[in-house]
Amino acid sequence: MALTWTHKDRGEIRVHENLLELSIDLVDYIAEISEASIKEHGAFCIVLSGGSLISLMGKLIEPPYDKIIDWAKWYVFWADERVVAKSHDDSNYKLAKDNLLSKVFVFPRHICSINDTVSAEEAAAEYEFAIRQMVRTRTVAASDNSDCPKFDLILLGMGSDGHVASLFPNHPALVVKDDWVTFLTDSPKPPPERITFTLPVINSAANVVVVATGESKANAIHLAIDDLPKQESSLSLPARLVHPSNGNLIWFMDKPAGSKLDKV
Ligand SMILES: O=C1O[C@H](COP(=O)(O)O)[C@@H](O)[C@H](O)[C@H]1O
Repeated sequence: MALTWTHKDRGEIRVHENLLELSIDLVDYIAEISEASIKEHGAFCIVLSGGSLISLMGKLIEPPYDKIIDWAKWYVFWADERVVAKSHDDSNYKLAKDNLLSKVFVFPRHICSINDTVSAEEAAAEYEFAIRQMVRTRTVAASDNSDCPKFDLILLGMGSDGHVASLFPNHPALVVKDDWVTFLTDSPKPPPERITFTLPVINSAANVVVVATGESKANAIHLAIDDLPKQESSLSLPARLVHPSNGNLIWFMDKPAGSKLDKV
């Protein structure tokens, strides 16, 4: 059974025995927020990331989730995307399409992916414009306390350097406040060209989940969650800056990723 507790300001922490337990808990949680959001405003606006997260969501295409989820009400976005062709193996869109979206009944017009034929700068601007239109038409809710969209659920992975979305340690993208989507041409992790949601958008969501697995993430998890006696600049650890202002934050991890947490 998962070891679960709530930290006074870092949200709820769930340390799972193994990957199977984690993936079942994660898809249960997604199904729960999907149902609640559809009941509340008729749609579920979910934001995906790339990386290991997608395989941990694999149970969504299996019974009972494939049948109980109201896929037609899903609107799908990405917290970050690599600026490569949609058919490229580095594409976060391709990863989700091949392993999840092509296997369930999400309307193609509800899948909000980037334009892969333009520069990173243009792709970021177009992506933000598309989201602004969806906020204007109220498909995506607006935040009550910021000039940002309020997504129902943002799912983030975390790198061993503590990056979330494509917000990397000490990168200028971390301090962008006025844009919803920004771009990078110098990502420390390949490929170099990416677009990413900015922190104000992530922190305006109704629910944010960070998923981390494996021992290589243990140090970053410790620095992102535990109370540290003497803190370095938090810009060196993007995951520590995830702090929804009016929403819930949950950390899903396996035992190796949670192994350096004070409580564990
Ligand atoms: O490059 C990226 O990495 C992160 C973390 O990936 P993981 O494989 O270590 O889980 C991912 O969340 C992000 O979307 C992706 O573009």
